[in-house]
Amino acid sequence: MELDRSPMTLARPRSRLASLRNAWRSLPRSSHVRFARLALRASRTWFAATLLATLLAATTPLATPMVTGALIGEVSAWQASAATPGSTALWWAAAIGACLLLQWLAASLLRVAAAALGERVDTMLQRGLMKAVMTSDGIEHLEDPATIDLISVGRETFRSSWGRPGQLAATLSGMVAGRAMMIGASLILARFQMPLAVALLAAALWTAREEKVASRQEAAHHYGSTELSRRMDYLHELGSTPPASKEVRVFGLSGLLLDRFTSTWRRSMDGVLTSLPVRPLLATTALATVVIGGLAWIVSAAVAGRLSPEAAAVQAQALMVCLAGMRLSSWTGLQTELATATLRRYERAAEAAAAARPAARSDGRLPARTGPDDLPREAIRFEGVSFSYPGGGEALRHLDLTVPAGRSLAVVGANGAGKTTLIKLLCRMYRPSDGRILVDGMDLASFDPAAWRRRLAAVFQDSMRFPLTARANIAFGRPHLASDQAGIEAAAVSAGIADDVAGLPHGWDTPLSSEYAGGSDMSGGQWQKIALARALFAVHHGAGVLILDEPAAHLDARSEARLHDEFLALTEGLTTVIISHRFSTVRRASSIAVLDEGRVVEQGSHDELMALDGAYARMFLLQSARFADAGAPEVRSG
Ligand SMILES: Nc1ncnc2c1ncn2[C@@H]1O[C@H](COP(=O)(O)OP(=O)(O)OP(=O)(O)O)[C@@H](O)[C@H]1O
Repeated sequence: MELDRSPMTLARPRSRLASLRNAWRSLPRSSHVRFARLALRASRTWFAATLLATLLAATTPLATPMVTGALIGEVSAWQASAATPGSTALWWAAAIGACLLLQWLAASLLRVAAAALGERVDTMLQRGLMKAVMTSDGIEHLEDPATIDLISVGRETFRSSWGRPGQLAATLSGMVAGRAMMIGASLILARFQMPLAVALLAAALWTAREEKVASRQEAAHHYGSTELSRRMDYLHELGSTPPASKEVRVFGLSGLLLDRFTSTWRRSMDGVLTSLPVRPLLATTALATVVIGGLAWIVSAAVAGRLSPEAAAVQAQALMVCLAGMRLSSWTGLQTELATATLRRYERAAEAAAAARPAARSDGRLPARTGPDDLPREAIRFEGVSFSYPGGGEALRHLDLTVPAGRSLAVVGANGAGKTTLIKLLCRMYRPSDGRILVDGMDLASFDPAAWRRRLAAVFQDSMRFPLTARANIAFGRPHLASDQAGIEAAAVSAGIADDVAGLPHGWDTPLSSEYAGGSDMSGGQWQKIALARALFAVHHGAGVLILDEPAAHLDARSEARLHDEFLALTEGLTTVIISHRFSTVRRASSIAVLDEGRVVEQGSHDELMALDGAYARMFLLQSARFADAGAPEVRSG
């Protein structure tokens, strides 16, 4: 008979399987089940090893009462018959030894396997959080205090030695093994004494439950005070780190900081040990009563001859195993609750971090039509762009601005006029709340952010000071081309930092941080040149849009003059947006836009704006008068 191998018949069972799998996946999950799924994803091998070790840890202690009972039964039989003990006695004694050895092996295997599994889970989660934070579309949500809070809690989770989600591997397996021991021991007891077994199991489960409730409350207190402990950490850091300690000393803030630290500590301690744990105490008393009562009954029954020594030994040991199981599961209670709570917080943090990830990566227009490598070819246009920060007022208001391709545009304006905001929108860190930014007529919002950012090179006001080598700090402009030493050096020469790097103790390999062995920190101006070199390295490798936000803010007079002189050469052919309060640099740009309260109020070349005699001319003349007073001839109109 021909087998029907049509795709339909093969697909049907598969789709049924898939729908079953989907139904299973859509079931609501307790955090323990969610953890088990995470652990399975992190490492199948260690998950299986932990499962096996848990099974062994739960069952091996249950064998001991049975074997001990059998040995005592044998011994009693020899005593009764006055016979010489045979080899069976040795076998039972060896079996007891084997049980103990197995228990020890199971506990060791469980410890190793759970630790390895936990490490893998924590690594996977940390990577997940980092990825969610770094690959989200913009940074808007990262400036939202609630999200910042969640993410920092998510990150701190992995620093604490208590309550890391990965510790659930050890604590849950301990709990499962402990509960299984309690139930198994009660079942053994039930063979001899049903009422005692029921009372023991009920008291043990009640105690375990009360301990769980108490642990949960303790974990809740811990997290209730997390905000306070972070504040304490911050205050402690303020008092002990070099940047802050300068101002702390100069302004005499130490008393204030100490007072705040103490009052925060007191608040964090509120509620600790204020309530007596009555219910756990009652439950433990009930359990102790059952165990002591049970043992007393076993002993008296054995003495009265109503119970054989063998049965007495099995029952007494079963009671002990039940207690050991109880101790094992309650010992892990607080850690389990803490780790479960951190896992929940982690999940919320990861969700918040990923919140800005676009639903669809891109509509494909940027790569499909032109390739990201040559945009813009015409212009970047801000059309009626408005933007407000979360919880803030309008930073940009119906702003219209054109940045011609291959030319430079300087943006000037008073503090808070919206200059940096404009750049952040251009880098797609945020999306306009109204209006559009068009690149050669295409909406920037429709571009793949990563592809667009590959076109950009930027020096931000608060540029990053990576505590890595000088080479890495510049190569980060195009990290995948870090082996291009010639390009790195050319960028350093253009940015005027090459000589400083050559003078470092280990040249290009010197870590730019005095906190590392052989490292050396740099001055504010040197760091700014490093940031410029990083951007120029990106330009060297194809970035066509150069963004400079106050690139001369920390430069000395000579370095600033050099930047002015070389500005045209540096930006030649690039679409450049430069923000500066230094008009000597600004005037060299092809076009200048004056921003006031989030709008462009003037735009034109330096000469056009001077002729207009408006806001730009007033600012320029004010600054040149100051420089003229100081005898600096280069900043003069015309
Ligand atoms: N992250 C933020 N959250 C809330 N408001 C912000 C944020 N950043 C800037 N603002 C506000 O947006 C407005 C524009 O700020 P922006 O940094 O763009 O000004 P700027 O022109 O670059 O100023 P400066 O010359 O001082 O650098 C200001 O009123 C500022 O207070």
